[in-house]
Amino acid sequence: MAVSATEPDSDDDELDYLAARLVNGKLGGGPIEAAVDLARIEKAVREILIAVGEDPDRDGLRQTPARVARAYAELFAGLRVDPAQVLSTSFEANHDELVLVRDIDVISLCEHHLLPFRGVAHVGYIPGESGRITGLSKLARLVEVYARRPQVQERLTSQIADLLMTRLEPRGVLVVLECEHMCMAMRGIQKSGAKTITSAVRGLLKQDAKSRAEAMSLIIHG
Ligand SMILES: Nc1nc2c(ncn2[C@@H]2O[C@H](COP(=O)(O)OP(=O)(O)OP(=O)(O)O)[C@@H](O)[C@H]2O)c(=O)[nH]1
Ligand SMILES: [Zn+2]
Repeated sequence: MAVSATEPDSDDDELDYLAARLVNGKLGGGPIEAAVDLARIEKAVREILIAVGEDPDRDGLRQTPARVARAYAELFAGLRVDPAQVLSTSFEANHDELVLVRDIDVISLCEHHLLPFRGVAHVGYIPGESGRITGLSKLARLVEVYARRPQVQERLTSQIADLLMTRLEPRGVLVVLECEHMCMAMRGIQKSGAKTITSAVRGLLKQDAKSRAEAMSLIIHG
């Protein structure tokens, strides 16, 4: 199955379209890591509804298994995308100081409960010797591809940092995520408002405390 960005006219086309849109609006080609079996999700959701004591055939629920299947396909569309594709374009700019995109909206699903965690990502890097940079939107797209997978916040944070290191070969990378986890708010301990902060620091920004402190202060104070 090829990733295509033409308008969808079947479920399969729609999934490919979503995957392509994650990378960029006009991409074609690229590896698919996992296909989504909509019928199987539908069956499972129907079973869940029965298991919790609901009637899956009542009016309001009849379409729910199919809706949930489509929603999951969208929420996990990142599994169908090779994140490296996001960084396939880069350009020369002879800029050798920090580039930081702050407050990138991030919503993912925790892999333990499949409940959302939501917050912001701050992604910064210091370009490498070649001075190559990438488009600012690509940093947000990278967050999006990794977020649309079953995740833990720590892995989401380090995956973004590691891919930037390998693809852009920058001097250093700093990724900070601040998120609230619905599995801590809606159930279990039921503490809403608690924020989890994770960071992944690589290269110069890890070795040099002064550079790291400068980047952190830009994240904290703007
Ligand atoms: N480190 C980390 N933990 C997470 C993340 N998302 C959810 N969790 C935690 O995963 C843990 C799973 O713990 P378990 O004891 O296996 O599951 P549980 O009985 O549902 O846990 P409680 O939430 O404490 O009721 C919980 O402590 C969650 O808060 C995440 O992104 N990172
Ligand atoms: Zn959870």
